[in-house]
This record gives sequence, structure tokens and C-alpha cells, in this order.
Amino acid sequence: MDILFIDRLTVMAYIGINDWEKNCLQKLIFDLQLSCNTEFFKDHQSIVSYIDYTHVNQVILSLVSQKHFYLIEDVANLIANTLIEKFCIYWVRVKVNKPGAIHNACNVGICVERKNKTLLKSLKKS
Ligand SMILES: Nc1nc2c(c(=O)[nH]1)N=C([C@H](O)[C@@H](O)CO)CN2
Repeated sequence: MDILFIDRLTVMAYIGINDWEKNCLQKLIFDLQLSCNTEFFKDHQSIVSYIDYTHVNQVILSLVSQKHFYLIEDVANLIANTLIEKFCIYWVRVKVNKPGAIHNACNVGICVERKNKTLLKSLKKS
């Protein structure tokens, strides 16, 4: 398995469980890993199936700017599930960092992994 990654993608978001966090933009930093098959892309006819990381970036910006999120877990789940849905990938890892959330820690975050079970099944059959 090959991995396409995006490190330290930074977005300002409405995020948090406290009242004061409802109207206050805070920094979230994303580390993303998406499975891909670079051998497959060598064939020019299949160029359409490469994962465009600029498109991934746009999807994340659009998702995160749409509403207020309660937990970083909610953001991580939404992004992981959407990426699995929108792109032809069978595995994704999404790490959401909320630096500064705890004054005596340099970072806190959540890391989720999702698999596209339907795609996995069809890959096994072929
Ligand atoms: N597991 C989590 N715990 C907490 C979260 C969270 O998103 N997931 N959020 C907060 C507050 O919003 C905090 O970040 C305010 O600084 C507390 N605990």
C-alpha cells in the first residue's frame, strides 16, 4: 500500500464544548494519510484515479468552515467518512490537533482511521 499524505494542514474553525468557544475561531491542524496505489497511476489511462491533494484540501476547508463543532472527535469522524466517500481510497487516517487547548501541554488531538469495506471487498474479488 502507498500513502498520500498532507502534513500540518492548518484551518481556523469554530470548535469546542464551552460557550466562549461558540463565537471564537481557533486553530486546528490536520495530518492526513490516504491509501493509494502509485503503480496503478503509471498507466496513463488511469490518470483520472489519482488522488488530487488540492481537492482533498478544498474538501476539508469546506467541511470545517460550514458550522460549529463540539468535539475534535466530531471533526475527525466527519472528515474521515467524507474522504472515504468522495475519493477512491480504502483506508484513511485523520489526525486533528488542537494546539493550546491545555495550557500545560503543547498539543492535544485525536487520530481516527477508517476503511472503505465495500472497496476492500471488491479489491479482494478482482
Ligand atoms: N475528548 C475531548 N475532550 C475535550 C474536548 C474535545 O474536543 N474532545 N474539548 C474541550 C474544550 O473545547 C477545550 O478544548 C477548550 O479549551 C475539552 N475537552
